Formats: sequence, structure tokens, C-alpha cells
Amino acid sequence: MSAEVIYGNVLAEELREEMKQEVGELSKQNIHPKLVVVIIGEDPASMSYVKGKQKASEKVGVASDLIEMPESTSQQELLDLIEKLNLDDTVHGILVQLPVPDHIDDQLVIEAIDPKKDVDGFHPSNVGKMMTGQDTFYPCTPYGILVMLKRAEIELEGANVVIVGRSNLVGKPVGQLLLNEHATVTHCHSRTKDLRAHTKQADILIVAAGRADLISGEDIKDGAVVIDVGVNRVDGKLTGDVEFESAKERASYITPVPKGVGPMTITMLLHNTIKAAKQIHKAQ
Ligand SMILES: Nc1nc(=O)c2c([nH]1)NC[C@@H]1CN(c3ccc(C(=O)N[C@@H](CCC(=O)O)C(=O)O)cc3)C=[N+]21
Repeated sequence: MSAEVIYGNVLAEELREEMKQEVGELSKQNIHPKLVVVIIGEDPASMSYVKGKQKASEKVGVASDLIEMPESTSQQELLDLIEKLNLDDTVHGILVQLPVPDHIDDQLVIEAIDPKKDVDGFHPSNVGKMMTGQDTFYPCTPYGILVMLKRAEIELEGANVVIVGRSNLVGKPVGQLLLNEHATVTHCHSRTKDLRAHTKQADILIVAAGRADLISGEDIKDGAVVIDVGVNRVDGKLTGDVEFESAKERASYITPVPKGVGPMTITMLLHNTIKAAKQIHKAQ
């Protein structure tokens, strides 16, 4: 078998076209969705994602401001900036690019963002809503994965989903979203005994461990759906957590890196920003 490749960039393009129409409609009601991205320090990888966000926003017609702060920014300065953005009625979405430098407590930063503007879906209030099956901002990468699976018409109800990685950004929330869709979810991580025994059982395998080539063809079941969330730089090239060529031979569907989950993450960020603007202005 050779898997069908799910190109996130193609789906992202379609969704962005739809969102562009919606932004056009909103502008007639004098609503202009605006995202502010805050980045601290000059990590080249972070800068590259942030540039992607700026470009996509422009295409969709979402205003996107970038605030670049030096590595030496104090925690209080950052919290003050967030407070100012919380109170600014023209700002609908606030994203602080993670990771932040070590001298800043990331959880404090996440909790400082007004949950109504928390387009990353990281605030405990929004995480709690997601966990209890309420409508809220879902974290962008998990939400992007859910949309990809649904668009490919992959059966989620009763599916054995195995997730490798348990971060607050991806592993934990993607499991929650798929549990809400009635999947049977197993979370694996660095302390899991016999990882392969688990991954081999997966109808849908989601790999978000941050280790290049952690998973290869021998680790997956014939006909599995493989979602690669890895973003590793190896010799300057972006690569996933899945050894693509061998996995592709076994899988029914597979996402590549790049052009897979990444572009969908950005798309769902714009979706959340539009949603925030509508909710703040109580638009239809
Ligand atoms: N508060 C916060 N929210 C985030 O959502 C967040 C974050 N911090 N910190 C970093 C991670 C990583 N992330 C990516 C988004 C898009 C691509 C993406 O579009 N990648 C392209 C290629 C980009 C390239 O070539 O560099 C692709 O996969 O095709 C990748 C990674 C969002 N993150």
C-alpha cells in the first residue's frame, strides 16, 4: 500500500479563501479582526513561524501586528503589555510566541491574556471549556488536525487513536478533542514502556514528540492514518517526527512535513481571531 498524502497547505489555502469572504462580510459591519503577535528574543525558528502567520493574515485580510521585544524584557514588562492589549478594543486576538525566555514564567503569561482574546486556546479557562465539551477557542494545532481528519472523511467514532507526546500545546489537547469526537485515545510519552506495542494498535497515529524520525514504517499498522506534528530542524531543513518514506508504504493516509499540519495551525489561528472578533462585537 502507498498512502494518500494529506497536504495541509492545500486545505489551508481553501479554508483561507472562505475566511477571506467572511472577513469581507464583517468589514461591512465595521468589524476588522486584528491579531497581535508578541515575540521575545530572536530565535530564528520562531521568527520563521511568525513570518508565516503575518503572510497568511495578510491574505485573509486579518490585521496582524507584530511586537518584537528584546530577550532582556522583564516578566513585568510583558505582563504590562498584555494588560494594555487586553484593554485595547481594536485587538481581538493576542498570541505570545512560545517558548518565552527562562526568566519569564510562561504559565503566568498565558493566564494574563484575556480568555476572550486567547486565540491560542491555552488559557486554563478555555482548556477547561474544551475538556467539558463546550464551545471555545481550541488550540490551533489540535484543531487543525481535527479539521484535516474530518475533511479526509476519516472515521473518528470508536477509532483507536494513539498520540505520542503529551505537551500542553499539542499532545494533551488533541487527545481531548478526539475524545470529544468519541475516539478511544491512548497517550504515549517518553516513559511509555514498549512504545511500538502501542503505536502498532493505532488506527490513527499522531506523533508530536519533537524527535526527528522517532516513528518509522515498522511502528505502524497497515492502513493506519499517520499525522506528523514534528517540527525539527536537521541540517537546516525542516523535518517531522515520522520517517516519511517507510511510513508512507504502510499507511492509508499520511501528512508530510513541511506542508502538512503547520499551515493548518496558522489557518486555525486566523479562524480563532475571526471568531474572537465576532464574539467581541456580537456579530452574526
Ligand atoms: N503561542 C504559540 N502558538 C503557536 O501556535 C506556536 C508557538 N507559540 N510557538 C511555536 C509553535 C510552532 N508553530 C508552527 C506554526 C506553523 C508552522 C508552519 O507553517 N510550518 C510550515 C513551514 C515553515 C518553515 O519552512 O519554516 C510547514 O510545515 O509547511 C510551523 C510551526 C506554532 N507554534
